[in-house]
Amino acid sequence: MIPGSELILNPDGSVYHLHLLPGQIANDIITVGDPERVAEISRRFDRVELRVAAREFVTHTGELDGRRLTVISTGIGTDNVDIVLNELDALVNIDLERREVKAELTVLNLLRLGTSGALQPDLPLGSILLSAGALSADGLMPYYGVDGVGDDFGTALSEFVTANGLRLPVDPLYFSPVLPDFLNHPAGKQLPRGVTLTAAGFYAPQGRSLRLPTRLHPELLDVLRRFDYRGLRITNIEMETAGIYGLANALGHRSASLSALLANRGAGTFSKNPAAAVDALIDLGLLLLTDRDGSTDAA
Ligand SMILES: O=P(O)(O)O[C@H]1O[C@H](CO)[C@@H](O)[C@H]1O
Ligand SMILES: O=c1cc[nH]c(=O)[nH]1
Repeated sequence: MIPGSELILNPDGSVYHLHLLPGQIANDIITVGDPERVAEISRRFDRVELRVAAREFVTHTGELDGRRLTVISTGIGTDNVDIVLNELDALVNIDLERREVKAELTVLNLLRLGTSGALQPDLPLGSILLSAGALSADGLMPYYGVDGVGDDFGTALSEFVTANGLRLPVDPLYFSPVLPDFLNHPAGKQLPRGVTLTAAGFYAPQGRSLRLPTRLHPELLDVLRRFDYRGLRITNIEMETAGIYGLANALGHRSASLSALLANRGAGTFSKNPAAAVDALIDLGLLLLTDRDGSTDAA
């Protein structure tokens, strides 16, 4: 039995932070950072059956083209992802009344639709990228005592950075997701793929400096840009994907992260029309989730 201090329920029986009850989420779940993006997505649903808002966690559940979907905001950062993934999992895989893990576990399909900064100059502003893997520079996953999948990538990166006379601020863990089947849709297969670096913050942790200097070496982003391990490059930086991939893997869920690239860190540019880029990202995400007949089996 999971004690009351670990599995915390509100007086109405809902999970502590998300304020959701079992049955209120679909098995296909879109996660976004920005709470306002939730309504931007659900207004495209044919109907919305549930709207719940608690802190940065806004959840809408509804239906599009006969498919039940949930969209939920994580807010910014993997500290919030920790809460969202654990409480979503509890909603389907823990009997909240008996406080026991269910004998039969449910696998969720998690699709992050986020924004990100490109590291590679050949990735145009406004384009969309699928994270084939995520490098954690944020600090969440070491608390879980689960290994990164394909840690070779992290080791090879550390060696490359050291060979270039620099150090990484944290030991990188690498997570490669089990992708939901709907990524086999032709629109998913043709997406550029790369490794996403998940940072602990937006400014210094991503090498940005306004009034305060960053302690990331000025050449580090360039070294990361040049790293290539078995054809995989580090393509972009954001703040949630490694937490989602790491926890989804550990909990047995499937996950994919799509990013609209709003900044180009090499060129020092930012999208002139971020709203259009996010719109295109939402269009693609909803196509993948609903046009399952367009998917094929070959991964
Ligand atoms: O667009 P979202 O999903 O919020 O994602 C990105 O944008 C935020 C920073 O502006 C971070 O959360 C980052 O990961
Ligand atoms: O550069 C960027 C752009 C969006 N989100 C980030 O975290 N970084």
